[in-house]
Amino acid sequence: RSIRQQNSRIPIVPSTLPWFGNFFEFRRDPVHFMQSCRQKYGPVYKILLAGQKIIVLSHQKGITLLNKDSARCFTSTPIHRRVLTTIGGVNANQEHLLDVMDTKLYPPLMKSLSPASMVPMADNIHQNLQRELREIGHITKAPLLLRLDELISRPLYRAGCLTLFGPTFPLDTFDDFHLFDSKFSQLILGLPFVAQDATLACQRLATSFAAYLVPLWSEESTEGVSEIIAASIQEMRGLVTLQEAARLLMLFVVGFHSNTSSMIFWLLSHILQQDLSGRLRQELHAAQTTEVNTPLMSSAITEVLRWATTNTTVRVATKHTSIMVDGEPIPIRKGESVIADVQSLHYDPAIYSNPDEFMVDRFLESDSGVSIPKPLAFGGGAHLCPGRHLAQVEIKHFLSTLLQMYEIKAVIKEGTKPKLPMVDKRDLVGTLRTNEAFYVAVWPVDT
Ligand code: HEM
Repeated sequence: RSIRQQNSRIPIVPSTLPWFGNFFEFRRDPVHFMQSCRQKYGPVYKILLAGQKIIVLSHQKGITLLNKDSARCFTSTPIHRRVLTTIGGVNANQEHLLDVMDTKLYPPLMKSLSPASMVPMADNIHQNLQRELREIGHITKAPLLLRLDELISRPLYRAGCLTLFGPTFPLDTFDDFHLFDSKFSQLILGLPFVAQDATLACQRLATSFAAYLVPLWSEESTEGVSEIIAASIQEMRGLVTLQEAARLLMLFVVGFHSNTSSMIFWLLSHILQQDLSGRLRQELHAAQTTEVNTPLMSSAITEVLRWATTNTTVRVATKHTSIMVDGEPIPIRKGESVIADVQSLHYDPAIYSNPDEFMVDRFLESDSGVSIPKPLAFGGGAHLCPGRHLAQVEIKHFLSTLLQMYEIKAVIKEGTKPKLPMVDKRDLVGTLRTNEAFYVAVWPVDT
């Protein structure tokens, strides 16, 4: 039978609206929508989103095969092109820039962000985090009231950028970065009027990043700049203009900071809501180092990677192909898009009991030796996140440094229990987000 006939057997989620299709249900609450579709139609089905039929793949092995793509039948270029335009603000020379990213920047990044290179970097991050976190309260005895996102995002940005880009990096770019970062979903959906302030912030960021690059571009000095960034700049010189390099750098900072800070936000929210800081602090105290002997903290980090990951992997078939799902080839036609629905897997009760709950012990090694599948938070195959080790080092060091320096409690009305901030269900990008302010009281541990 022809691929067209076979392909037509994939169930299509019904919709009453021509062209828009399932767009509004999807946009209202993508997680719930995809979970209920998975229950009704199985691990592979099609949805119609604003004129485009998309295959949703919600099957662990199927997603691994899509990521692996051993026959090279899929591309993420159209998605990256969209990111370059809508988030990076790059409209010209896109094919060349994408080629530079794929062939010159990502492969060395993969190598240089290896677990071995994390040891010196972790030390550096730790010191920079300690300094930045010391700044937040000037260590007064009275508890300081802060929004949790403010407690995390600025110190993390400054410490991370200092570690990677060195002391000449314009740290005062944080506010623009934060604005730009908070409007990702609107930018990626191409809603420029809603996100005009973010577009302007993005332009200012590009100007600041270009100014930072000027001396490095002419090789005046790379002192204090991490090897990874110095090597990336060397790769780009001669291949792209300084302005283009500044835009690519900006996108790299998005990849580097955005998901990591949101993951820390949710991790701390759960810790505060469930009053877990005492247990984690005890473990840290006994271990005396963050790197080893902190299984509870590692389990908590893996659990937040399960709980807060949203779907980011989208591929387009470059030729007719198929993916095996439960022993059956699922035919995919050239030009069709496939979304890897890892989020529904992360919330599948058959894989993770009580999936809505954040269970800090979930990934602790059990006596029975039965291991639970690790979350698929970092993608896989050729596009496996090169920053996955660094992200986990940053999360661990942020949490341990904060807990060692400060007591922290959720600010709540007397007689009530801390509530988890409400997830903004419409936010699609990378990690769950919220619009709710979550206030915390922070004071130094010794007082
Ligand atoms: C918890 C934090 C993070 C999460 C959840 C995350 C998740 C992901 C995922 C799922 C992908 C694959 C997207 C796809 O399949 O198309 C990816 C790609 C990428 N990530 Fe991360 N990431 C994180 C942190 C980082 C950090 C710290 C860096 C930089 C040091 C980074 C840099 C990148 C880059 C450059 C890519 C593109 C790779 C490619 O397309 O070949 N990420 N990330």
